[in-house]
Amino acid sequence: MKRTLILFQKAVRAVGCANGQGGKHLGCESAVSILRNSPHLKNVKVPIEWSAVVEEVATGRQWNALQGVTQTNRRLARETRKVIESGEDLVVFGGDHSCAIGTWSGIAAALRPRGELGLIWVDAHMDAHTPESTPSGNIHGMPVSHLLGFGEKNLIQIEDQMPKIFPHNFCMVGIRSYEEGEQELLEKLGVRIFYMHEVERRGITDVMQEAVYIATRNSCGFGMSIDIDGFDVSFAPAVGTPAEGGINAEQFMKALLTVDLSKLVATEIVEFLPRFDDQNKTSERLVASLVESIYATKFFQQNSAAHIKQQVQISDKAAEVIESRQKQQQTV
Ligand SMILES: NC(=[NH2+])NCCC[C@H](N)C(=O)O
Repeated sequence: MKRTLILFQKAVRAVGCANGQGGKHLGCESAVSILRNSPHLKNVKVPIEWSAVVEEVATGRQWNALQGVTQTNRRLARETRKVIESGEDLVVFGGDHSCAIGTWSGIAAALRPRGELGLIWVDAHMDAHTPESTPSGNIHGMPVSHLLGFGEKNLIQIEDQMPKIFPHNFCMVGIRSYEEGEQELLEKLGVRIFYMHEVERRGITDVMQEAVYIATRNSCGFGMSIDIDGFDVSFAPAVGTPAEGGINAEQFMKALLTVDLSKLVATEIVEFLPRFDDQNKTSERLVASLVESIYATKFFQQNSAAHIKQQVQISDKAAEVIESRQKQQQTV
């Protein structure tokens, strides 16, 4: 009972980004308002406090979206930076995946004085095209390259001039749909990619444990950018670019129970396209379950660690008493 009460004391800050111009289909821009009113999200066992919603600046589609995407991401970065600088837990709800540029630029800038940022990218796609290699011109297929420092100048210099992510702190999980140009860039940089066939072979638990190791071994904190199309379409039908044979979402959430989330600074959940959801609201429910399982796990781990510490302190005191008694006996 006590434990559950403690779980409820801590809130996660939510920042929304109502963007959709970077996507293949319009519609992700309405995810934030759906989620803000979602009974499923309201019912999660970890309190969520919305701190800001960034509205998108729309200047056109495909490459014409660039100016708007840049402004939207600048605004978003300011918001995510503030939350991380105040030391709070952050969840960002997109939007199409181009919002990752703003989310992680703000977070990387906030952490910079303490160290590097690690990132686990859960997705069906690599999203690592540059303006030169993109087949579609859709900016949601380009955030990774920009976070690594390659691409459009204005998109790689948000908040500061540094690359936001270094390849040694970065890995991708669930990948099964990509084009040559992006794969070439990532492989040249030595990014660890857990393709879907590796997830199937080893199991998601094993893979997530290695992923967290990569994202934490040289960083002061890590994040997860979760594109819900990384999961199998049976768990997330409401996406604009589905790819068959994805991660089992239930197994993913179970896997989280076995990894150390103490260095998790933020989670981003993107590409939810509400008008494609089914009658059961399967995708909306998934978003809520993800937030709940990630932060219930993190807070539970934190509380257990604090509890163990307390017990150790108590037994330290007990040890002192024993020691002083022994001394008394020696002097007698
Ligand atoms: N965030 C996403 N859903 N990205 C899908 C990208 C699909 C394709 N690789 C493209 O660049 O157009």
